[in-house]
Amino acid sequence: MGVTPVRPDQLAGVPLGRRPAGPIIEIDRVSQVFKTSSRRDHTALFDISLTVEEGAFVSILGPSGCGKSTLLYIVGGFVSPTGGAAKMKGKAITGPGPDRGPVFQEFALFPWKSVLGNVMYGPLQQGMKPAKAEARARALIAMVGLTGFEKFYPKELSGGMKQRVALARTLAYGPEVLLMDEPFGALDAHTRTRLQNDLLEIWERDRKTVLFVTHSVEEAVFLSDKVVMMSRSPGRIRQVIDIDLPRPRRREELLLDPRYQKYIVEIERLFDASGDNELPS
Ligand SMILES: Nc1ncnc2c1ncn2[C@@H]1O[C@H](COP(=O)(O)OP(=O)(O)OP(=O)(O)O)[C@@H](O)[C@H]1O
Repeated sequence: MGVTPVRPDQLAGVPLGRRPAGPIIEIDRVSQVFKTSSRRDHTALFDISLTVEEGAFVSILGPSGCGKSTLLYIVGGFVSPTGGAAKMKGKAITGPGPDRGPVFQEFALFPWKSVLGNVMYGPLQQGMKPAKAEARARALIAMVGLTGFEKFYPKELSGGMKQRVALARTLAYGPEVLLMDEPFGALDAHTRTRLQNDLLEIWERDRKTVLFVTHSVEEAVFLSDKVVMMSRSPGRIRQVIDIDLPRPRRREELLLDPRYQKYIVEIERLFDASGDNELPS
């Protein structure tokens, strides 16, 4: 993904409110070798280089075990790569930070806190006054469509609602980049479609950079500006595909758009050739 740096003098004429694109995440020749108990060293990622532009929605797609989550964990600062480096705004990533918000299944909601308590947690941790944190949390809860559920506890919510709370909780920290690891993978098809629509609507409002891991070609094409297709054994980038479809995107319109269908067919072909049937090394 090539990025052209923007000089201040090039900004004249850029409409107000639109940020110029520039790299926000740079992954430079990253490799990850895991030591495992049952086998010898396992190369989960090999020589991965990728630049993500600020405000872009980028999906990482690939067969099971190709290292998608590992790559996201490296950008999140939860795993430090055994080779190469990852940078956020030009600075080496050395650990997690509030600038990168994870929406991972592993980071479950606090079961002992209500929806409001879960979403307020981040701002309170960051030292925000309770009244302000509550107002922020309520606004985010409304944004993810859960007004009226503020007092509910996670066990009283459906899977889709929990995902919405998880998204609001992460957004409450005010991250510049959202890291989403198959956030809709466990949901039924209908809920998944609804959440995809909602996520796009939220994203189209404030255009945070999103790195989104998925197994679904259709989901990746529908949401993304770019799809990073990986292959495995070891995990590499096979191809980066620009999704040149107009925004805002409406599913009903896209389903009738031959360009959308063409992206899906082409990427499915790539997927089939990316080693889903190979045994891991
Ligand atoms: N902590 C670890 N120790 C050892 N091996 C690991 C570790 N984490 C991941 N792996 C291995 O690295 C490879 C990539 O794993 P990863 O979870 O990143 O893949 P993935 O593409 O996200 O898979 P999936 O789509 O099934 O979630 C797998 O073979 C996995 O077994």
